[in-house]
Amino acid sequence: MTERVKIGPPHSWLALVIGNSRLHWALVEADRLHTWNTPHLPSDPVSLDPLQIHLTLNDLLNRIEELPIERQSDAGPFPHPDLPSALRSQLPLWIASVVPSQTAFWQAYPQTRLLTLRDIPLREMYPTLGIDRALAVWGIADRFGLPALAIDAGTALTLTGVDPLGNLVGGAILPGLGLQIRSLAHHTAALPAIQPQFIPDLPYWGRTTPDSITSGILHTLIAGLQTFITDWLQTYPNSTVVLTGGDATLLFQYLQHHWQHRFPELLSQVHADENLVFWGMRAIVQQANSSSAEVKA
Ligand SMILES: Nc1ncnc2c1ncn2[C@@H]1O[C@H](COP(=O)(O)OP(=O)(O)OP(=O)(O)O)[C@@H](O)[C@H]1O
Ligand SMILES: CC(C)(CO)[C@@H](O)C(=O)NCCC(=O)O
Ligand SMILES: [K+]
Repeated sequence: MTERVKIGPPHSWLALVIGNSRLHWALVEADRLHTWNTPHLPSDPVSLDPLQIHLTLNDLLNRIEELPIERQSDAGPFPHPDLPSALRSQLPLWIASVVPSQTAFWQAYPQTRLLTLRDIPLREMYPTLGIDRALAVWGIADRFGLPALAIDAGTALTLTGVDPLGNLVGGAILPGLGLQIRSLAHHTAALPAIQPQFIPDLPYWGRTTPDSITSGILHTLIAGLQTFITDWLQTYPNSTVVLTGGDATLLFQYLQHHWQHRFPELLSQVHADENLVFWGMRAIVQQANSSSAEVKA
């Protein structure tokens, strides 16, 4: 077997965000991110106690090579074939997980570090706050400063707000776009699981079943986001607001279309960035690396 070329300068590392639908990966090299997604690991082997099954690094790598990889459109020429070589080159793997059953497996890799709420320098967090929410809002803090409102349109749609002093103000959790669609399809006889798509001037009053579902879910989401963002900006007028997560691009398209004439000022304060959680992780990992370098010096 030929040895693959090692990738990345010495300060590269891997980020793994374990969400409720899938795994989000990034190879972090200074200011560059290469991102991709993979499905969750199958549940049975993962639920075994890793101490009992003593997973070696090679087992881990073989498993990764078997996983189907779904590339993000902007992922560049990498990184699917390079993930195993990245791990073989002993890159640190930093994990943030909101799915405990998917976490243990990766901790068998000796270079794994698991981020917890204690690593996030926000104040007034409550103990069950999702680490993905804390990291997303910290990603805004790092890139744009505070105050900040993160809107993560993933499996769940979350809003998470932090004040100018770094105190968590609070937020909201609701079923995400895909979950809303699937719950209608699963719990009714007649409703199909629609593919959400951008429909310019989406009518309120649908005249087909798919149009009615699209209207109901999207118009309600858009109106809800307007209410939440407006309320946030009344208290924190200078806040940056950033949409992230699997449905961020589609939702942002709808917000732009619906708000560009009606609420241009509101719209001007809202951004979209698929990598918010990774930016938050990068800020924390850089901080951790520089303080461990200080300790060594
Ligand atoms: N290729 C894809 N596979 C799965 N979901 C996708 C895909 N492309 C877009 N989505 C959308 O992304 C949403 C899931 O978002 P994301 O992938 O951020 O979830 P997650 O990682 O499980 O998030 P969470 O942090 O909420 O657990 C779904 O509602 C779906 O509509
Ligand atoms: C809300 C989700 C599922 C979003 O991924 C995650 O952040 C989570 O499990 N949060 C825990 C509950 C909370 O944040 O209050
Ligand atoms: K649950």
